[in-house]
Parts: sequence; structure tokens; C-alpha cells
Amino acid sequence: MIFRLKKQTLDKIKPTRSYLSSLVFRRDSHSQKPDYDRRKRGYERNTVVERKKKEHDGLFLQKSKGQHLLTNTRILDAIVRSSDIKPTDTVLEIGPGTGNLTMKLLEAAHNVVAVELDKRMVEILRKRVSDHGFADKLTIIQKDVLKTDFPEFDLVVANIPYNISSPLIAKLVYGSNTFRSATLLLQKEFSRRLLANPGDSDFNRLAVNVKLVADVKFVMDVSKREFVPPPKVDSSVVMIRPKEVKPDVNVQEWLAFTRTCFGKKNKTLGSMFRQKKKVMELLSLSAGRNGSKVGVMSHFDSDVEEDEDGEDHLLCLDTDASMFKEKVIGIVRSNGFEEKRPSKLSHEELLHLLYLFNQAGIFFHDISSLPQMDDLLHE
Ligand SMILES: C[S@@+](CC[C@H](N)C(=O)[O-])C[C@H]1O[C@@H](n2cnc3c(N)ncnc32)[C@H](O)[C@@H]1O
Repeated sequence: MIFRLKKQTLDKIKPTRSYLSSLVFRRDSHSQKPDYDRRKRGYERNTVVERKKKEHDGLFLQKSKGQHLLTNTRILDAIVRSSDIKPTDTVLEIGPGTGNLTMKLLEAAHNVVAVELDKRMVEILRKRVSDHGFADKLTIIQKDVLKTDFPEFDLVVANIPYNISSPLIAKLVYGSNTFRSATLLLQKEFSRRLLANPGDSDFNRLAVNVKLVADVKFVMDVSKREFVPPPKVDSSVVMIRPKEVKPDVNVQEWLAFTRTCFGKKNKTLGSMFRQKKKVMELLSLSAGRNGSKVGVMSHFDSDVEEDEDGEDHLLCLDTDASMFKEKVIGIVRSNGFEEKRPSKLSHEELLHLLYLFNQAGIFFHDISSLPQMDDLLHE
């Protein structure tokens, strides 16, 4: 068993075998083996060094909560400058941690609403803010940001935990709050995906969904060395600005449609909509919408064969299903989409294709399931 140590104690530790085994790794005196294995000692000494790296002012930082604190003042200032905060603004900060960014935001904004999951962080933040005389300007909500209804705010500025990037951005851009912009520190790779445009090789479902309703601008890259503890990957700051005029489309229908279109990388729309599984799924969803019952799924489970492209073909078709498949393919073909790849299409083209499907009574979203706003990325 390894005991947790205070920072002061850790600072005193010299990584020598005798000191570590006497102080750090002492179990109870009875169970301690006199000839403790050398390799095991080395491993445990490394563990202490690793633990020490994850400690910040005596606070153990948890990777599972994405606790990588941004410590470089120059970068914190640059983020605040690029966020375009007005002195009258209410800023929403997600994951304030110990308050490195919060302090800067409090100087620039009228007030800050900070949503933080970790009680220990909340205590440190509260004390730090009140020591600097800013307590009146800060509201802390100690909750999981994904399960919190936001109060009104003008801007979001945050160094967020990377593991919730996709659902959090979905909550912001497809949620009910109106705001000017969200300046977010994200994993570099994720921000590149978010910034991709139609025609780019990496244009993807995340970008197509976010950019339907918002503009995304690159602000700057931030090296992993600027964080304590350093994460494994570099980061980037991006600014997301909700569009003033958003397309008139059912969001759930759009999200389900893009899940289909971007589900298989590099497939043409023709081959996508020829897949047996997809045709049957659409038939079932659309029949449900149009008020008729279909029980055709089971007819086909045993009547499918795969060609050399890995595509499923229906061999023995029920008349309804066969006609439905022709209808689906007909829409894709007659509008010139058959040979196109979704990553090459503009929003206008994708919206037009969805419109054509819906007009023909073909739907993508299962109205009996719960709304899935957090699903921007998953295929
Ligand atoms: C990357 S750290 C940023 C800390 C601070 N803003 C900074 O820049 O130094 C992310 C913070 O988000 C908090 N956090 C993680 N998951 C959260 C969630 N679901 N809701 C709210 N806060 C969360 C963590 O506890 C941590 O303090």
C-alpha cells in the first residue's frame, strides 16, 4: 500500500532506497519484508516521482477529470485578449480548477459563472478569489457541466477537460443559450478536426455538425509543456461563434442524417445508401413516421450476401422493401449524389439531400428515442 504524502514531505524526499522504504512505502512493520526486491523498489520510487509531478501546491491532480492546469501567465493573458471580453459581459468558465484563468477573467469581465465538478478545486478557487477581493463577481456552480442548466451568459472562455469536448460543444452550439462566442482550449488534434472544411481530407461529422450552426476560428497553439502536469498531447485555442441565422432544419434529423453519411469513411453516398442494414433501418424509421407498421426486418436477416466491396445486397426482397430501396437510390442518383463522398459536399448540398429524403417520406431520426444532442462526433 502506498500512503499519500503532503507536498512538504515529498519535497524532502531524496529518492534513496532507505529513505523511501522507511518513509513512503512502509506498510505495517510486521508485513515489511527485510529483503525487499530491488526492482520493486525502483518501480515504487518512480511512482513517487510520477505522483510528485501530478501534485500542484499539495493538490493531487486527477487525470480522469482532465486536471491539467495552465500555468503560463503570458498564454492566459493571450486567451483573455483573444476572447474579446467587454466590461459588461458575464463570462461562463467551464472547469476553473484552481482559478488561473478565472482570476484573469474576473479582471476583464463584469462577472464570471464558473462550473466545476471537483469540490477541492471549488474550495481553493473560492479562497483565492475572495483573497483578491473578487468574491462578489464570481458565482460557482459545483456540478458536472454536462448535467447543468446554464444561467444567462455572454461568452464562454475555458480550458476544458478534453474528455468532454464533443458533448460540451454540442451542448453549447445546439443548446438554448444565446451567446456571442466560446473561446476554448482543446486538444490540438480535436481542434484540427473542428476546423476542417468541406473538401479537406479530414472533413468529418464533428466539423459538419458544428459548422452548420457556428463559425470556428483558429486562435493559437499551446504546447503541452505549459500545463501542470503536462498532458500527452499539445493543445490549441479556437473560437466558436454561433451563426446569427441558422438553417431551418430539424436538429435531431440532421444529426441522424450526418451519422449515416459520415458513418463509413470514404464511401460514396451511392454505396452508403445501398447497404442492406441502412435501407432496412430507414424503412423502419420512415414507416414509423408515416404511421404504418412494417415488420420486414426479420425477412431479410437470412437473405443477404456480401459482394467483393463488402456491400450487402438484398436477394429476396419483400415488395415494400424493394420499392423502398429503389426510392432511396433513386433520390441519391437522380440528384447527382451517387458518386459523391459526403466529405466533399457543402452544407447546402447536404441540407438539400436531407430535404429531398424528407420530402419523399424518408426519415433518419428515431422519434421514439430520446434526443441526442451530445452526439456530434460519434459515428
Ligand atoms: C483542464 S482543467 C482546467 C483548469 C483551469 N481552468 C486551468 O486552466 O488551469 C479542467 C477542469 O475541469 C474540471 N472538470 C472535469 N470534468 C468536469 C465536468 N464534467 N464538469 C465540470 N468541471 C469538470 C476539472 O476538475 C478541472 O478543474
